[in-house]
Amino acid sequence: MGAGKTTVGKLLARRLYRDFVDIDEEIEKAFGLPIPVIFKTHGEKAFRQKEQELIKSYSSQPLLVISVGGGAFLQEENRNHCLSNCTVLFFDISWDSWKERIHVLTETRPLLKGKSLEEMEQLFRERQSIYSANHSKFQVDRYEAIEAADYLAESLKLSWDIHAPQT
Ligand SMILES: Nc1ncnc2c1ncn2[C@@H]1O[C@H](COP(=O)(O)OP(=O)(O)O)[C@@H](O)[C@H]1O
Ligand SMILES: O=C(O)C1=C[C@@H](OP(=O)(O)O)[C@@H](O)[C@H](O)C1
Ligand SMILES: [Mg+2]
Repeated sequence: MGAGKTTVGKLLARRLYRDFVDIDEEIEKAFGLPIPVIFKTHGEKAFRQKEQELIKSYSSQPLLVISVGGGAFLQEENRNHCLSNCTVLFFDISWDSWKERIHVLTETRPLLKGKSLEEMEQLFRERQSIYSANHSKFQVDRYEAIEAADYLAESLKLSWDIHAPQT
């Protein structure tokens, strides 16, 4: 949550000439409501159901860059869909860097609302093991968003060249 998936994902898609899909944005469109209101009026369960439905649908479509919310991988089914159909990049951010971003996240991330710093750190740390389900880890701390997109685009292109099927 707040590691930069939406911001960098959008820039990365442009560099790769692909369409970008933000699952949170699609959930908001489906409900016609912003995420904090969805959590409040429909509940997290309804949010997670829609999230799963949309991930299942988009992860099986080729040539997209998709950003999934930070809680999506808590559901095994989402992990499996993404890992078997997509290249999964984990945006790894340190607690120290993440702490600096909290003030821009609390209004729009209902799971942070009303939590103390200690509770946020606990949530941050207990989620780390879930994110080991990935194809590639990207340490975001050192990069501005534009640099991150440049770096990822180059890395992906390079790996495609290396792994390109022989014709
Ligand atoms: N590489 C970066 N360096 C500094 N700030 C960033 C970077 N990437 C994103 N941000 C900022 O961090 C906040 C969360 O970014 P966002 O893309 O919404 O993250 P996510 O989709 O992972 O929750 C936004 O305010 C965004 O402008
Ligand atoms: O981590 C989470 O449980 C969530 C992360 C958010 O997405 P970002 O990771 O894009 O902030 C959004 O899906 C929702 O607020 C729940
Ligand atoms: Mg996002």
